[in-house]
Amino acid sequence: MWRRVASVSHLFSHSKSTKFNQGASTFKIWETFTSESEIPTPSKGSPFITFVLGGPGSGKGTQCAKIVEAFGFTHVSAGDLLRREIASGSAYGSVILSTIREGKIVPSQVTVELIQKEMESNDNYKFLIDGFPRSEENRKAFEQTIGAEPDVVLFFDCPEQEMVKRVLNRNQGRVDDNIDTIKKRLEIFDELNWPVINYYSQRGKLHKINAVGTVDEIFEKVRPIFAPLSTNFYMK
Ligand SMILES: Nc1ncnc2c1ncn2[C@@H]1O[C@H](COP(=O)(O)OP(=O)(O)O)[C@@H](O)[C@H]1O
Ligand SMILES: Nc1ccn([C@@H]2O[C@H](COP(=O)(O)OP(=O)(O)O)[C@@H](O)[C@H]2O)c(=O)n1
Ligand SMILES: [Mg+2]
Repeated sequence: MWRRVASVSHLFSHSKSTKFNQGASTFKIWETFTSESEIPTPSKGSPFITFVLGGPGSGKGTQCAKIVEAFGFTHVSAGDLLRREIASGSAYGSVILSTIREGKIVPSQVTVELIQKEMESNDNYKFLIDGFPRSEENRKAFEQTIGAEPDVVLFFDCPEQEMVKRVLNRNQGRVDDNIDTIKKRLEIFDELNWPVINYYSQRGKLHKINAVGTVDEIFEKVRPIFAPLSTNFYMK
């Protein structure tokens, strides 16, 4: 059985629910979402959370490494946490492994608990949560358990053909980097991730980035999103 996780809302002294409600009033229609979202002013004492979305192979992990280097975020990759859980021989390991092999989504309680532990054990307050939320269920579980909303949501938009090519060339020995699993992952992405993307678009938090080009070209589209952080006293 998956066990319930305790709330860590005490960690986050400034609840973001008020801001979230205000955000809903700045509704934007689906077709118009772009990179127009404004970065919120960070306040001392609350974490600055960025969700990083995109299909398999869209370049999330690669761009996260660049953001870490340039802006001092802590990179929390949901997939890496799940793979670490498998490697640790945890009781959930075999279930996580078969879920990943089938390209399906691991129950949210498990993933959120791993993310929560990682955030709690880190002194930094700027987090990139990579590969999460992958479904509305993931999103709601984070909101309820962590009691926080993302400040920024990045979405790396990449054609399927390019994603498949990149994943098949990734060469990291992953059990899900094969054509059969990729097809399933792309189907699941289409079915479950779009509602999440739409949700954040409507709240004016989504930054959609064309993920075709060189790594550096794409990072030059990402950089301006975080540039205001460099000039903010608390984020240094
Ligand atoms: N802009 C890019 N152009 C070509 N290959 C890329 C680019 N960005 C990342 N890659 C490569 O594609 C593969 C998938 O990238 P990765 O960052 O792991 O994506 P994701 O985390 O979204 O699955 C990796 O082998 C990576 O080196
Ligand atoms: N929020 C998440 C993230 C990953 N996963 C699982 O972990 C796999 C690998 O995720 P990942 O983020 O490392 O994959 P990439 O998009 O980086 O290729 C996914 O296909 C899911 O099976 C999940 O269940 N829930
Ligand atoms: Mg990745």
